[in-house]
Amino acid sequence: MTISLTNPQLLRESAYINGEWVKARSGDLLPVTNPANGEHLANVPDMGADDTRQAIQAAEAAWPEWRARPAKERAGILRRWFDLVMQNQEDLARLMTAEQGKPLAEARGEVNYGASFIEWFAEEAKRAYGDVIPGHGRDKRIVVIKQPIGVVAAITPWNFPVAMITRKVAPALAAGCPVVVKPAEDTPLCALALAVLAEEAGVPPGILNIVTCSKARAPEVGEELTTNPVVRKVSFTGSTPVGKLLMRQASGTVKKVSLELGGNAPFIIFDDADLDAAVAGLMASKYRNTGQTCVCANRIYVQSAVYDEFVEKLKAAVSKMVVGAGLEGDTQQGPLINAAALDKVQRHIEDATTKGAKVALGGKVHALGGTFFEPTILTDVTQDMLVASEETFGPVAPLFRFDTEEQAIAMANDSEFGLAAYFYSNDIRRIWHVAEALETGMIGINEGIISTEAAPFGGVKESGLGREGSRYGLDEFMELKYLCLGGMR
Ligand SMILES: NC(=O)C1=CN([C@@H]2O[C@H](COP(=O)(O)OP(=O)(O)OC[C@H]3O[C@@H](n4cnc5c(N)ncnc54)[C@H](OP(=O)(O)O)[C@@H]3O)[C@@H](O)[C@H]2O)C=CC1
Ligand SMILES: O=C(O)CCCC(=O)O
Repeated sequence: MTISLTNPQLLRESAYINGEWVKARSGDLLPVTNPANGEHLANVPDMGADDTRQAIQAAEAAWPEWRARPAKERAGILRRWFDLVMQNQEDLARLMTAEQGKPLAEARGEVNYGASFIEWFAEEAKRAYGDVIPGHGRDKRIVVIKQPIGVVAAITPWNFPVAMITRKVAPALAAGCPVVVKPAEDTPLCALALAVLAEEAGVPPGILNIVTCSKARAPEVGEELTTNPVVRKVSFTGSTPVGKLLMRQASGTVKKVSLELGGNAPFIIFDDADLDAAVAGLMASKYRNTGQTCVCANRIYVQSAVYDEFVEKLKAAVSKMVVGAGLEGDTQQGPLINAAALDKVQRHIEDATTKGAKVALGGKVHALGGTFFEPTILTDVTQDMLVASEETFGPVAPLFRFDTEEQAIAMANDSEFGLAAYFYSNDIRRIWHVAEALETGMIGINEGIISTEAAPFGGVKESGLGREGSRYGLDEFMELKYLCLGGMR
């Protein structure tokens, strides 16, 4: 591998099961490449259902000892893991940029963001409080305790190779659960590096397992994770079709399921908004990670009176963006993850322009070639175009026009998705009305970046189930148990 790390121990070409660095039983390997230049970075095991079963068994065997530990002890281990992640921030960021493509500054930011979940849940581990409820009879007492749910399966995407793992694993470990992680085919190296640091922090064998596999084997690994009766909880971030499939599979053994799925976020600019602030917020929301986040603005609704002025301001800002390989100093936008992602972006632009949209900026593969794409602005976009109904997951800002507040709300809610929404306004009546009317789990109001470990992240409608981060995130990995005490007189 040509990427240099201060701590070369972080680069692993083995999976991690029961505290051991192992190959796939089949011996098969999965090559990992750099999306910026196609360079081969490493080979990791291409595991299957039998390897996954072994990881689940290891987790089950390790569970009783882990759950019996006082929360403070688990918290101490998580805190050490957090410290180690931050000490290795630069190496983890370099590894992430190499396998995922995002600019190094964004990768550093993600390591920091990912680590914040470990720190947060190290603190929350000690606060899994129960309840005492007034009894329903003179001699009755009601007590509610929280207990770890059991073995957790975490299936994570490539767009946030560190944060999507820590956002699931940290609360699971804090709650007292063991985890089997299946990272995305494109980004297994960050997952393995996190396991190196977890091991060093004192996470016992079997409590964190990483099963790497190719896209071809993901269905069999996923099936084992969602049908094995030992697994009690499935936590998934990724596309809506795969989320639905996993939910169906998990229903056979009635597992608890958390899903963070597709977004298609509306971003509304009202005529009373501060347009410069709205441009800055949109730039952050739209072009972060080359437009490849589930909370990226996907449909931009601009009130007619300010439409033309907003287009000009946005063009001025977007035309200054620097596209390039993530490891190069001033890069603000890296490549798309793979050829399928590029194809989707091109398909959306072609569909929109065929139906009457205009390309105000960009619109083509970047001069660097490969999966580099020009930051793009489309104008005169309408609700019948694909960009209105599907998540583009790329650097394309489609600008729709609206006249009234009610029209904006109706257009924004005209989607089966409901993850994030954003709007810019300086009218307090409008702020409350629109915030309450939008059908999403999260709303940025005069703000383009909403992600933080302190807030509950999650969606409504087909964007998913459950919440990650915040104090609510711990409950996803716990069961409530009601104790009814009789004869208490
Ligand atoms: N909500 C979000 O955060 C995300 C949304 N997406 C959306 O999904 C689109 C496609 O992206 P993609 O990466 O293909 O998303 P997927 O949903 O296919 O991938 C997410 C994770 O699920 C795994 N997976 C895929 N199929 C199965 C299966 N049958 N059983 C178990 N696990 C499975 C993937 O493994 P593998 O990588 O090996 O295929 C990966 O680890 C994007 O364009 C975007 O619109 C994508 C990523 C994140
Ligand atoms: O895109 C995703 O998969 C969600 C992560 C984005 C974030 O936490 O901001």
